[in-house]
Parts: sequence; C-alpha cells; structure tokens
Amino acid sequence: MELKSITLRHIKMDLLYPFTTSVGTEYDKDIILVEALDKNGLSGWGESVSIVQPMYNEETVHTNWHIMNDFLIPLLVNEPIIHPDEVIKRFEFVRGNFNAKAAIEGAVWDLFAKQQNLPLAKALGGVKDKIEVGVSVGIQESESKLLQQIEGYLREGYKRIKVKIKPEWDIKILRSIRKQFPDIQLMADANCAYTLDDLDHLRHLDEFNLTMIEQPLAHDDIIDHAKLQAKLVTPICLDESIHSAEDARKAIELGSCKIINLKIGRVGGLTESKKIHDICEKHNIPLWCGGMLEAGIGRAHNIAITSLANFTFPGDTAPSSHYWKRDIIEPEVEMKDGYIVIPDKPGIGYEPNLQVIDELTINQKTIHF
Ligand SMILES: O=C(O)CCC(=O)C1=CC=C[C@@H](O)[C@@H]1C(=O)O
Ligand SMILES: [Mg+2]
Repeated sequence: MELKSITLRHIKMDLLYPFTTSVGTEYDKDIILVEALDKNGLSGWGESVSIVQPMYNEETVHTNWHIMNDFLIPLLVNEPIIHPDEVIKRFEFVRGNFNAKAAIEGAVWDLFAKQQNLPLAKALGGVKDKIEVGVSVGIQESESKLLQQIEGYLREGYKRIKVKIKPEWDIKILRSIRKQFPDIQLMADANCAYTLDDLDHLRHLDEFNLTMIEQPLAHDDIIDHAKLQAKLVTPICLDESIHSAEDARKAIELGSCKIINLKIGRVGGLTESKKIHDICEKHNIPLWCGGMLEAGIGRAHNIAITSLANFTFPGDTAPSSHYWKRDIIEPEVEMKDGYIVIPDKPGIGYEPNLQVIDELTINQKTIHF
C-alpha cells in the first residue's frame, strides 16, 4: 500500500450541549483529522480523540500535531506499508502518544479496507450487521434535569444509560434514578473520582443492580481495583487503566475488572484493539466501545470495531445528532430503535464532507511521500 501523502487537519466543532464529567466540562472540540492518500487517489481517514487540555490523558491536539509531524509520519515515509498491522510496530520507537498513533493507524486501516473493497468492520473480523447503542449522560445541574434527560433518551430508544458520578453526586442520584427507572440497563462512570478509602461508601453501589461501575479508582491503577472488585458485587469496568493487550492481561489475571471499555485512541489503534478483543474473549471478559465525543470519522471507526463478537454491551456510540448540529460525514450516523446499522460500503462506510471540514479547519498540513 504505497502512500502518496498524509494530510493533517485541525478542526474546531461546537458541541450541541456541554459535557460534564468528574474531571471537567467540554463545550466544543478541537479535533485532529488524518487523511492518508494513495497513488490511485483513494483516501483513508482517521480522527484523534485528544482534546485541548490534558485532562483525560497526557495528550492534547497540540502534542498530537507535534508528534504526528515530527516523529510518527516520518516513520511511514521510507517503506511502503503492506498491512495496517505494521503501523503500530513502526511507531514502537515513540513512547505513549496513543491517540496520535491511533488516528494515523486508523486512516491507514480505512485506506486498506477501501483498497480491498471491504467494509472496515469486515476487514477487522466483525460479525454483526447492527450494534446496540448506549448513551453517556454528563453530570447535570440538578437531579430533576438528569431524570428528564434519561426519560428523553429512553424514548429515543437507547439500550443503555451511563451516568457520570463523583463524591456528593452518586448514591442519592442513583437511588432517584432507580426509583423512577427500576428496570433499565444502567451503569455509572466515576472517571477515577474515588480511592480505596471510599470502600464502605462504594459498597452502596450494590443496591442499584448496575451493569457495571466504570473506573472508580485512579487512572493508572489495577491493584486497588482488584481489592475493590473483591468487595463489590457490581462488576468493575476499566477505561483509563487499560492502554494495551498486556494491561488487559494483567488486569484480568489480578481480577481488577470483569468488563473493559475499549477506546481505540486510548490503546493506540485498531490492531491493538483487536488484540485486546481476542484476549478478553479468551477470558470471558466482555467489552464495549467507549466514546470520546468523536466527530463522524472517529464515530465510524468505533462502529466498525463494535461489530466484533466480544463487544457484548451497548457502547457510547450515540448518533451524530446527539453531539453535533452538523457532523463532518455523509450520511451522518443514525440510530433506529436503539441500533446503528453497520455500513456495508468499503472502508469506514461514511464519506467525509469536505465542504464542512474545510469550513471548520483552522490549520492543515500535507506531508508528501
Ligand atoms: O462519547 C461519548 O458519548 C462518551 C463520552 C464519555 O463518557 C467520556 C468522554 C471523555 C472522557 C471521559 O470523561 C468519558 C469516559 O470516561 O468515557
Ligand atoms: Mg470512562
């Protein structure tokens, strides 16, 4: 697969609604898009999930721009890529920077699938033709606003509700939700807001029949999560702690979690995502696809990876209209009765809307091979 060029675009998009978690609030998103062009004029697209502040991980759109330009893309220039699985190996010299790596690797995977005339989902080994969709509800200004939001999302057909919790916005809130919605598929994401000192408090989570509690403890921990899981009935799901198949193996061996939230960007791309999928399938650890408020390109990649067999919980893969007034792809991602149909067109299955992307672009650069 001979690349002719890679183009980076820094775009800025306004979110329809602010999104608040235990670590902060996002009102808009700066996004780095990656376009890999081959000699026949075919393009593959990827999207970095980094934001402008290093509050979810250590990367930002600005570190992405630097690492992609100065280190990652030069590692692809000299030798043609035979298969996308090679890309993460070429990047081994660069430590971390998984969001940046995943965005470039994703563009190469999309281009590869298009060259093979295959939907990306099929190229990854996907087996589903549609996926169940969940929604992540940010922390709201009041309990009544949160209950209203949940009511609305259930009417829209979402298969699972994920609420954000933190100290002082947790047990009471979950009790109110369960009082109004006793039977819905409900989970909570703490985004690292607790410590083992909160063990007695966290045991109250077992009152609510949650499908899981996501990342209650530190972002880089699997030891304390194992101690906590031994005391909780509610399954722990790890998000921030898992950056590779090796991390997943260790967390599974220690009993740190019973479920993993897979995010393509957090683990450095689709090749590593497939490895994590396979190791979790082998150990009966179900997966679901987390979200990072992606635009349509990143959302398309999330939909494709969710087509693999061991993604058995609804993911944070809400349709375009949940996030954006206007998305950067055509058609936009749509949901029907709580499902998204996996596109059967080549590659990611959605076309980048170049007119919208150009309007949103604040900086771009093409590296010629
Ligand atoms: O993209 C979505 O709809 C889910 C967004 C979401 O829940 C998150 C986005 C970004 C960082 C995190 O705070 C949080 C998560 O942990 O999944
Ligand atoms: Mg999370």
